[in-house]
Amino acid sequence: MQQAVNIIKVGGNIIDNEEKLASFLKDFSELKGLKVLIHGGGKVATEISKGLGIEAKMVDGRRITDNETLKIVTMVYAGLINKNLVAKLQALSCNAIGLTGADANIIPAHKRPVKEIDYGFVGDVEEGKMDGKILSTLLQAELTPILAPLTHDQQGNMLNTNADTIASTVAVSLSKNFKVNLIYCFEKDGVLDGEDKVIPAISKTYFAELKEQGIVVAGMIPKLDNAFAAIDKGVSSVYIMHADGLKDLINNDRNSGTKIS
Ligand SMILES: Nc1ncnc2c1ncn2[C@@H]1O[C@H](COP(=O)(O)OP(=O)(O)O)[C@@H](O)[C@H]1O
Ligand SMILES: CC(=O)N[C@@H](CCC(=O)OP(=O)(O)O)C(=O)O
Repeated sequence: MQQAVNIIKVGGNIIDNEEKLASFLKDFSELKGLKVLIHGGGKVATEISKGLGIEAKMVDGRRITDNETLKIVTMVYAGLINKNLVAKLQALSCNAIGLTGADANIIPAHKRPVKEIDYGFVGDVEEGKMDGKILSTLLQAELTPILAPLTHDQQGNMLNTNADTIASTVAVSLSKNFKVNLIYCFEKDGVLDGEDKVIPAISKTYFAELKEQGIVVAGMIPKLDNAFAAIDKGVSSVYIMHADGLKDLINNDRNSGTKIS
């Protein structure tokens, strides 16, 4: 039987809230078995940019990343957030190691080509090029990788890369050798319907309807695109749920969020 790995993504609204983050990290640290944490931090980057007099520009959920913004996101994601998560997890006896997608070339990527929009230093992952060997080695050494949403362009530049996409890419690459569960944790109870009720399971057809009706919007669209891509490419299960539901899902197989079907 294949060994299981839980790939958990945590979004910026949890990271930005001290109490919610502490509770999430406690639950994450207590999860048994192999695990990887991918973090976002878009909200923190936006606040810090604002403090420095740079207004964040988002198009289709992606940050336009000019020279100055690249410096900020590199400092915030690879430095401030990643290293604080590592320190907090170490305090909880979880042997965390913090990395970006550029370290050991874990996540091959390229700069997003300029079409109608120039996103600047934004990375798109190279489809099917991530082999997962480095992460497998770290996992076998009983380390817990903590990945920041950054990649590189093979020419000396860091690239800002959507954290949901990184989570899906990591999950797909590890699914060749492990049974992978991918769990997107955020501040809402799951994917919500028109009456703000959690949708327990969502299909591609239902997703298309909700998008058309304007019920699934903004950041939830790329999140669901990434979730369906993971299922299509061999990931065993994908959930989108409140960070508080993580422990119950993994320990008791109880889903309080949305399962991708
Ligand atoms: N139908 C929906 N159900 C739940 N959240 C939704 C829905 N449509 C849009 N959203 C928005 O999507 C956001 C989650 O996507 P994103 O901003 O990428 O979050 P994160 O990266 O923090 O997980 C939620 O904060 C919510 O505002
Ligand atoms: C290119 C791009 O948009 N990158 C994202 C990376 C952070 C992220 O994805 O954070 P959340 O998961 O908290 O949204 C950004 O800078 O906002």
